[in-house]
Parts: sequence; structure tokens; C-alpha cells
Amino acid sequence: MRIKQLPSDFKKALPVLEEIEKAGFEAYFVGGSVRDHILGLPIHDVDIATSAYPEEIKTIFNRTIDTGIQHGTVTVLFEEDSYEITTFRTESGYQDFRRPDSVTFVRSLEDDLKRRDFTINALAVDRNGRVIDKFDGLADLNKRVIRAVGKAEERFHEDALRMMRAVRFQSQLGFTVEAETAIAIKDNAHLLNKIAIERIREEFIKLMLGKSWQIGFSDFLNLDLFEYCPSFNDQKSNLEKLLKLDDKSFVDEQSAWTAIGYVMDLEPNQFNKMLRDWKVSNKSREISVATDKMLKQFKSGNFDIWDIYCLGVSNFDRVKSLCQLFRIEFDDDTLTQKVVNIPIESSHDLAITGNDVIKILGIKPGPEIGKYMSDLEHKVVEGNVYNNFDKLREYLLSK
Ligand SMILES: Nc1ccn([C@@H]2O[C@H](COP(=O)(O)OP(=O)(O)OP(=O)(O)O)[C@@H](O)[C@H]2O)c(=O)n1
Repeated sequence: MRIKQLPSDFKKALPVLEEIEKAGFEAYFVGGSVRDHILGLPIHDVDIATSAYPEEIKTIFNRTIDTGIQHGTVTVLFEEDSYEITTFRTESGYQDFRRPDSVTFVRSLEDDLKRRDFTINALAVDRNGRVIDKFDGLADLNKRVIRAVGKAEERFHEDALRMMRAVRFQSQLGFTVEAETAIAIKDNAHLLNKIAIERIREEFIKLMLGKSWQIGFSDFLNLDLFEYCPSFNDQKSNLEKLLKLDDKSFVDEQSAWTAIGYVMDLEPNQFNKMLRDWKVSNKSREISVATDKMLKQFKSGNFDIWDIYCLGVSNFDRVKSLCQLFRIEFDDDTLTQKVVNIPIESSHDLAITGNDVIKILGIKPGPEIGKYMSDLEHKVVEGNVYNNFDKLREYLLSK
């Protein structure tokens, strides 16, 4: 097959390929950008693979950065753009199911394509648009299947994260996992234990935010991958509830986490712990826990003003879209009225400062000032004390 019309990002990079070829080496576009372009999707990063060794690339181009030179990657700065150029390589000596201990540079494109995860990711395109397809990746793109290159088990022993990548690509592309590859995932799911949670989380979030997330999530459950993820192992039936929802995409990571916490019906402290175990960022964790609390209040109709205030009005759209997803009906007018009545948006809006508290109470600066301020904030938000200096002073002195 020949791609008649190369995407503009490839066209811009053509002089780079030409320079490498002029020096007597081969160079191709490879990886996700080739896959996505053939599928008619927008492309992100242009990856170039070459038979030239990193040192050889550095003699061809004036401006280069040693991005990952031990793995064969050099970034070439060319005109306004930069390109990651990676030497053809085989990855030998995977000892720990994670990443290759050593890479061996090779001169053959086929050897390079052979070590890649899935056939749809093992396509290369030369500068004339000719597609090099040694493992039937084009047929698999057509059939919309994710199939490991060669023996699936070997690919997953080399890097167990690839099993998460399989379900993530399903979710992003709406593909199915081919039978042998699926069996190998089920047989080897336990190898996920060897993978850093951060790497699993990154794939899992891409899965949850994919357009066809229910397809990927369904195999994440059926192929047992969930069992090796924090807090999920005894939750299959709860997690399956997500598959019964409308096939609507999550707007962001926090929405996805909240939906998961909601179907697992976790207490806030359990949900917090789960997100800590997944090493979710503090900000995302706090928003997800607050959103989950709100979602439950939307369901019961008993709103807690302090929780509404903590979540912040700017985060309400997320709660409302989750209400739609879980078909939770709520009284928007009552809620709006409650939000409008909260007198401050943050502690900065209090009509009193920490220094005022020190002066009024005649105490020394220290951590208890924060406690007084937090108490005042609660009282104001909950409508028990007016946000007015004299009233706040009166309240402080009455304590
Ligand atoms: N564990 C991995 C990771 C990557 N690859 C190969 O390296 C290429 C680039 O990897 P990456 O940029 O992580 O993924 P993409 O396939 O490009 O997909 P996306 O950019 O959408 O994440 C992949 O296409 C695949 O050929 C692999 O074989 N095994």
C-alpha cells in the first residue's frame, strides 16, 4: 500500500528523512502516528526510526539533543521543529517484565518492527508513502483488532504494561483484542504486579477517557487486569455497573475516578486511600473525593453547604454531567439558591485576617490562628455569623 497524501506533519519532516538517506542510511515514519493517520485520525508525535546509529545521526545534523541516547533516541532540531529519531533496535535481556535492560542497535527495519507490541503499531512508512507491513498490521487495522506481534506471551513478558496498552487502545480505537492475544493477557495479567503503579495509572486513565471506554473497560475486567490494580480486586461486580451506563465519554480524569468511587460505594476515607494507592495527584484526588461526596448529596437531596463550598462552583459541571450519567435527578433551583447564598468564595473573602485575630485575642502568632480562621470560615459559610468585621470580632470574643 502507498499513502497518496502524506499528512502535513510527515511532509514537514521529509527533508530530515532525505538527509539521513543521503548519508547512506534508511529512515521511516513509525509507531502511533502511522497507525492513526491510516485510521484517518489526527496525529500527535512524529516518530522516525533509522538504520543510522545515534553517533551517525549526530554527524548528519548540526543541532541535536541526546534525549535517550542509550536507547538510541536523538532529538534533531530541524528548522522550526524537532524530531525524535531512534535507531532500529532489538530489546534483549528483559529481566523484570518492565523495560529492556539493554538494547542492541540493528540495521534491519524488520528486526525493529518485530520487537514492537501490536501489529497495528508495527507499520513503517517511507518518504514516498510506501507502507512497510511485515506483520499484517494493515489487515488488522481493517479488521479493527489488536493483535500482538509474534507470540503474545513473549511480548507481555518483555513489558507487562503492554497488556494495559491493549485495553487502552481498545478504548481509544473501539477495536477488539484478537483471541490469542486476549488469552495471553488473561494468563499473564499477574505480571502487572511488577509494573509501577504510575505507569499502570497513566494507561488506565487513557482507557477511561477513550471514546469507546466501555469496550476497553469490559476487557480490563474480563481479562483479569483489574485484579492487579489497587482496591479493585474484589470489586468486579461493582465495577461492572459502569458498563450499564450510557456510552458517554468522561469529561476528565476526576469524573472517571468519581464514577469508579461511586459504583464501589466507598466512604470518603476509603476512596481517598484508594486514590492515594493509585498515586493520583493531590489535586485530582481532592476534587474526586469532593465530587463523589456531592454526587451522593445530589442523590439524597440533602445538601451540605460546607461541602458545596469546598467543591467550588467551578467544579459543578462535572457533578451535573455525572448526575446525567447515573440518571440522578436533582432540584437545580434549590441547589442554585443554596450556592448563591454562600457569602464567600474562599477564605480570602473573609472580612478578618489572621493578624486581626492575634490583635483581638491578644495571642501570639502560631498554628492556632489557622484553627480560629477555619472556624470563622465555617461559621460564615454556614450562615451562622455575618461576614462583617464587627460581627466576626464579637463571635471571637464570645468563644
Ligand atoms: N510498551 C511499548 C510501548 C511502545 N511500543 C512501540 O513504540 C511505539 C511508540 O510508543 P508510544 O509513543 O508509547 O505509543 P503510540 O503507539 O505512539 O501511541 P500513543 O502516542 O497514542 O500513546 C508504539 O507504537 C509501539 O510500536 C512498544 O512496542 N511497547
